[in-house]
Amino acid sequence: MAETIRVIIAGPRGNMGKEAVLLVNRTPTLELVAAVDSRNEGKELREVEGMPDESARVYTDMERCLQDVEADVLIDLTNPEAGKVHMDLALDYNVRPVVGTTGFTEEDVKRLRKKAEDKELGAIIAPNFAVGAVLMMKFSQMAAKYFEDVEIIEKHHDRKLDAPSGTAIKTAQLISEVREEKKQGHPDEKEEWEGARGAGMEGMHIHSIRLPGLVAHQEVMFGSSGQTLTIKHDSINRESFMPGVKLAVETAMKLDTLVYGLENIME
Ligand SMILES: NC(=O)C1=CN([C@@H]2O[C@H](COP(=O)(O)OP(=O)(O)OC[C@H]3O[C@@H](n4cnc5c(N)ncnc54)[C@H](O)[C@@H]3O)[C@@H](O)[C@H]2O)C=CC1
Ligand SMILES: O=C(O)C1=N[C@H](C(=O)O)C[C@H](O)C1
Repeated sequence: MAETIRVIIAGPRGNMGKEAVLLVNRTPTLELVAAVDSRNEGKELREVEGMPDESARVYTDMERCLQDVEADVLIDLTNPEAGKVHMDLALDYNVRPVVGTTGFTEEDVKRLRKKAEDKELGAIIAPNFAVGAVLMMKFSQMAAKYFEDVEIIEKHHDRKLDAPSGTAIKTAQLISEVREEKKQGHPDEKEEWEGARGAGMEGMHIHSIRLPGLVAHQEVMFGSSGQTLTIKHDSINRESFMPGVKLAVETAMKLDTLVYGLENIME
């Protein structure tokens, strides 16, 4: 039988954290040893409203949690500020971080990869854990070899803090690996209203839509003479991310470096 992986979850009451708690709760090879929340210090998780029957203790201070608890993996699903601090602390305490929290810059990833490698610890930052979203990004990278004009349209619920989404940034990064920089649109194009053409990366455009009712959706739209190609993915609930979270937790145990993007660990 596979050995049990001891897990801490940061952000257990959030949209994603709640699903991650349920994932660990129903997976016999994973054990929840603590949760780090912005409140509920000292409670057992099961005493917190909406949480399943888990006796893991809740901490409001990540460092104290890491000092008190023997853990293998930290799953972080909080916000960019907290996520960065938590990831650093996890590596300090030899706990492997699996981070779904978005808002990490390329510099953050570089610095944290060096730290993980110095400590010979596995670490994963995955802007999107949904297998379909990873395929959408990979298919977009394939299409970008043949279409140099591309617009990325990402749509999320209106509680989202960061824009563009981590997925949109990762998509643009993957496309930029195969696409020459190109200014798109008319050479004399002018934004009459600031922001009308979205954010930019190497001439690509990224548009961020925020509306109640949405979960997480992205379209990558390519165009060339006489044709367009749209590659689209929709997450209609947060359960869609959980197989990817499980894969990342299991894989982090076997790595000794930081991997950025689930596509790098999917077979
Ligand atoms: N990689 C992926 O597949 C996905 C990533 N995300 C990302 O995950 C993050 C969380 O998303 P949601 O669950 O929708 O957000 P949310 O706002 O529903 O949940 C965040 C939770 O973190 C908690 N929190 C904030 N600061 C904290 C701290 N210092 N210590 C402990 N807990 C803290 C909040 O109390 C809240 O319960 C975001 O960065 C989002 O972009 C979201 C969905 C999928
Ligand atoms: O905040 C969200 O909800 C999501 N965030 C991630 C992102 O920024 O790409 C992943 C997914 O799109 C949901």
